Amino acid sequence: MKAIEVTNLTKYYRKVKGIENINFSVDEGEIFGFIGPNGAGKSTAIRTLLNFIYPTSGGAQIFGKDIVKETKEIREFIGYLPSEVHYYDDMKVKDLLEYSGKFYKSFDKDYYKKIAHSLDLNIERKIEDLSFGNRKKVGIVQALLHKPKLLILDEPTGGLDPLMQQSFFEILKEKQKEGTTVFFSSHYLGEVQKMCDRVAIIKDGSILKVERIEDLRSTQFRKVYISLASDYKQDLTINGAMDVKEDGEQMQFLYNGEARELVQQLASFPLRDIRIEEPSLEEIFMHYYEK
Ligand SMILES: Nc1ncnc2c1ncn2[C@@H]1O[C@H](COP(=O)(O)OP(=O)(O)OP(=O)(O)O)[C@@H](O)[C@H]1O
Repeated sequence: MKAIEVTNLTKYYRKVKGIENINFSVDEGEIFGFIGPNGAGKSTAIRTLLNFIYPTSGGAQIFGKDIVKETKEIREFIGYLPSEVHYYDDMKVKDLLEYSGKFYKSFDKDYYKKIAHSLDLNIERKIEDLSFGNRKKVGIVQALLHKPKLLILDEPTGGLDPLMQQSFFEILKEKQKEGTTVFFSSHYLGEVQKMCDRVAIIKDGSILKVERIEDLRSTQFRKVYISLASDYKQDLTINGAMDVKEDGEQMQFLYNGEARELVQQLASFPLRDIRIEEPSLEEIFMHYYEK
């Protein structure tokens, strides 16, 4: 059974498109990234999965259960971290977390204290005295305290300093070892690259691609830098070159195709220097976004 199975999921806010006909599935136990620029539809997809808003058409199942009809059952085994967390400021962290925990059968006080401790969160403090980053940590503990088998995280690391991000990622990896499935949205490519097994790239409400992180890195994309002899004044066109940038005698581009063909084309130009690198994921993604 899939942890998440999304079929032709569509959400319009009256006439405004949120997401349209999106399809993907997440395997049990995987860490799945959902990446796209602002306004791409990430939060819309997540809020639909959680049944905070209704699909306009299409649907989805979470561990075989329908997101609209069986939302109560689904809530028991999902942990959710919203992109922004709001709390009653007057409460102590401890009281808030214990109150939230009571809604779940599997709540265990020692367990939530352990997570809070690993994130260096003082549960005796009042929420109003916490920094943004510490409030985020409260949200993280809240999402984890009932040992959910699926974690849905909407831009989870915003506001966390790099060390905290590190401990947060360690917790996620630990959870994955225990069999938890993690679905998280982000527009930070670095963290997706570090954490995820697979990633769906979303833009303008549609999924552009679902790929294994490894495969994304090993696509035939190459980043090519060349410098030409200074007396070379003709225009230079290379078949298969994308995102071409020229600066005097220097030129750089992304190349997607056969290495042999690239070398054959380049052989006819007066090259002074050449460097071929693997592009960063960022560059590969930018290419998808620009399409
Ligand atoms: N409540 C709403 N009413 C009307 N339009 C909305 C609403 N929520 C989102 N939208 C629109 O739906 C589209 C997708 O937005 P969404 O918030 O899902 O994107 P996102 O990828 O989560 O972006 P971000 O990274 O900025 O949170 C955008 O065009 C947005 O303006």
